[in-house]
Amino acid sequence: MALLPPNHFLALPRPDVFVGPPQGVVDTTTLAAHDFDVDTRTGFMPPDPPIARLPLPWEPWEQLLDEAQFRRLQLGSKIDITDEEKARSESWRACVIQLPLLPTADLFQSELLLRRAHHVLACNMHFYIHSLPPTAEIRIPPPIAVPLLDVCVQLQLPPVITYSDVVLYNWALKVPSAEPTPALDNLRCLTLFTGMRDEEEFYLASARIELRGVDALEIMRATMDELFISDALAARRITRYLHSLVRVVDDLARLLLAVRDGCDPDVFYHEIRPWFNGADSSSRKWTFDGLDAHPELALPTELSGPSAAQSSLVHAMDVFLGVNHPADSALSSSPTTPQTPSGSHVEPSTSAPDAAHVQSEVPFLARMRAYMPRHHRNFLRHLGATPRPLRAAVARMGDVALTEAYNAAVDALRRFRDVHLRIVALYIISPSHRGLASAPAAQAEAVAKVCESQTNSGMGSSTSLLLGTGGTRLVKFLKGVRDRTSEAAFESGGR
Ligand code: HEM
Repeated sequence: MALLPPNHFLALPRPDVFVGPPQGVVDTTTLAAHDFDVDTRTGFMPPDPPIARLPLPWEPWEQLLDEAQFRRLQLGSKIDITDEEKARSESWRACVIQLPLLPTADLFQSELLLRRAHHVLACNMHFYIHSLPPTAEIRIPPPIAVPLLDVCVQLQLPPVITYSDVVLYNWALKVPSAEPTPALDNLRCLTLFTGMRDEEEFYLASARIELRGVDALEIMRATMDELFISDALAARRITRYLHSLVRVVDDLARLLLAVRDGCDPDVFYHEIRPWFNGADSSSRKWTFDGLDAHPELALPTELSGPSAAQSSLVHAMDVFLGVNHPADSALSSSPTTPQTPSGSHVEPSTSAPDAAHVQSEVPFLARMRAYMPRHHRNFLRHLGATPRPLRAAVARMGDVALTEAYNAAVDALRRFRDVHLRIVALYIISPSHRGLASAPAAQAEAVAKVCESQTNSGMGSSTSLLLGTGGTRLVKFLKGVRDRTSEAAFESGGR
């Protein structure tokens, strides 16, 4: 690759994440950072396939991840785990412990390397934790804990797998293509915990939604341009855009339902989902070892597993349409402390309270923003701060066709959430009931106890807490979000 001349704007040093770029200088942490890292062709997905391997100095991390996948590490909680499988994961974990502490400073120059480092370290950490015997203490060894926390400070992300790790930055093209936008059927994943097609299809369902959602982002941009003018012609154009949005959102719902074609609900629930679990899905505390020697690193408190609730696309549609989610804390779970922008937030010492056991005051959907790439988080903030919000403009203009188009768009988002509820019932509620029905009474009782004592979240993982109550709390939360979506619509005659 030809080197950029030193005065090229992309050759500028990566700005300090806490200070941002100097005044008058564009943020060049990524190609699209000046535009909140939202690409006109791929939306919240990066325009080019993410880096698939870190350079040589960090090869030991990559090798660990290769080995974990190659050895087919099994969940420590697997009921019929064999001695051979236990030995295999034990020897892999011994390799992790023996790994030298690799320096991270040279990663800081590149946002793309940092992203890959977060992906590799967080996946290794989840392999480590979830391959442990179910009663073992969870101590994350320094060779993973220290660099992961270092990288998280730079990225302002929590040290846990996020939606961006498994969806946004976990893809490659199946077949090389010169097309500017990856075709929805030309994607494969880089990292899988189980190596199963079901897992790959689960991530790709979200990736396809992100890519199809690009049209929704374009509609939002065009609408906001028209809102600036807000005359009769603008009202007609916005009406047309909102009808297009209905078609896009209905496509998103179809893509969501299509997850059933490649991902079996029972396989998902019992074999895939447990790998994602965050600290708040467990009664065992996660301890990050090696921090004593690194007082600059703070103990993390945001440790929920990945969730598509971290998809900026759905948040963006809510913000754009003016859907209000004021009291969605029904599902709010563990970690706790009010958010710093980094989300990777910290208590000063090891005597900090066990974060995973403190109830959060921060509403769930708001909390999920801390797990998004920070440029996307800023995009949502920017979108929400528009001086010309759509809903208020529709109310003010009093144009019947526009109001109907707005209501139709809100209704499409409500339908998307209805479909999502069906998917959650199929992939979480039903398998959890089937699992309980076949489990011995003692086991069922234990699960019910765990369920009562904690909440958690995750790409479908939020509900182990909810098993004991038949998923009512999860369903209540999701229905609440859906109902608040409907509430954005105007009653006939306007409101
Ligand atoms: C098999 C597929 C899926 C399952 C089992 C599932 C499960 C869940 C669960 C359990 C929650 C509750 C919060 C949490 O614990 O994370 C949730 C929330 C959410 N999920 Fe999914 N999900 C799936 C696919 C998707 C996809 C593909 C999207 C969109 C890209 C999506 C978007 C959301 C959103 C936006 C929320 C927050 C609630 C809302 O805004 O309606 N989910 N999901």
